[in-house]
Amino acid sequence: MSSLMENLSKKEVEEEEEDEDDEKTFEELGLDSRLIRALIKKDISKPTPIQRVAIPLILEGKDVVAQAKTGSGKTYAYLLPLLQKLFADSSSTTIKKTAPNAFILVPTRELSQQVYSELKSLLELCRVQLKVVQLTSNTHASDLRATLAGPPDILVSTPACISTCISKNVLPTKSIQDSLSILVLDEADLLLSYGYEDDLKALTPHIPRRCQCLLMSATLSADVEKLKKLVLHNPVSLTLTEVGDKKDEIIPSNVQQFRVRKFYLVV
Ligand SMILES: Nc1ncnc2c1ncn2[C@@H]1O[C@H](COP(=O)(O)OP(=O)(O)OP(=O)(O)O)[C@@H](O)[C@H]1O
Repeated sequence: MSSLMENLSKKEVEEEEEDEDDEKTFEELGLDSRLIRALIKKDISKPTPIQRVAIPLILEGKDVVAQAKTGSGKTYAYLLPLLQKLFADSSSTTIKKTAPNAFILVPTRELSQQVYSELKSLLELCRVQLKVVQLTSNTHASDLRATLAGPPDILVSTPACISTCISKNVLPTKSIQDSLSILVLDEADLLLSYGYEDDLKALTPHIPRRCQCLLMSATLSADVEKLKKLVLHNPVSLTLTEVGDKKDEIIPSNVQQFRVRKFYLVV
């Protein structure tokens, strides 16, 4: 055995270790068995590279910035651990909450609908009752109070709808401070260019310090950096870049790189 190891160069050993990491299953990432069964029903059996890295970090409670191209599976990378945390909270907490525990902020009504449908479908497959509400610019101002009564566990919304709720005191800031435990900014690269900066600034002073913040983006831009500074606390930043991409050349020399199959992961 030792001679075999001696014959392998350090690089080969590292690649073998990395290949083992590539084979990690959802179970090995620490995912709840109800979520794993739900994924199987959706024909999903193996995590994508961004999911392999982001899910354990989010379950650990870290603030995470994840940048990976469109279609790489970023939605499940945050939805699965978010649901797992809320499953645990809903079975352990006895304190009556006064506002949603999680906000998922997205730039468009279409994305809001997609995320909402995905959440409803996962919850149905898991047979867990968490209340999910979607707010869009179509939600009439007079309906906001009724929609948020309860209150829901998860709110999917554009930043504009949240800031309207704050200004109309439908979402009292004290309630946000008491209840909010996870905040997600999805498609973060579009949030500022779609004109939501003031809406986000209306929310950020009320995000409690203990709230875990996750930022998902297809690209890294000056806007994403700005949002990162505005909302996150000392986050872990993950960047998935395909080997051979020109982007490899701009990876700063002071960041650690891990090869994940045909991707570089920069932490
Ligand atoms: N582990 C997986 N195995 C197979 N398919 C997956 C897996 N995770 C997600 N998918 C599917 O891959 C597709 C793209 O995923 P998703 O929409 O999350 O990508 P994304 O990175 O969020 O893209 P965007 O930047 O557009 O938001 C979806 O249809 C999703 O159901």
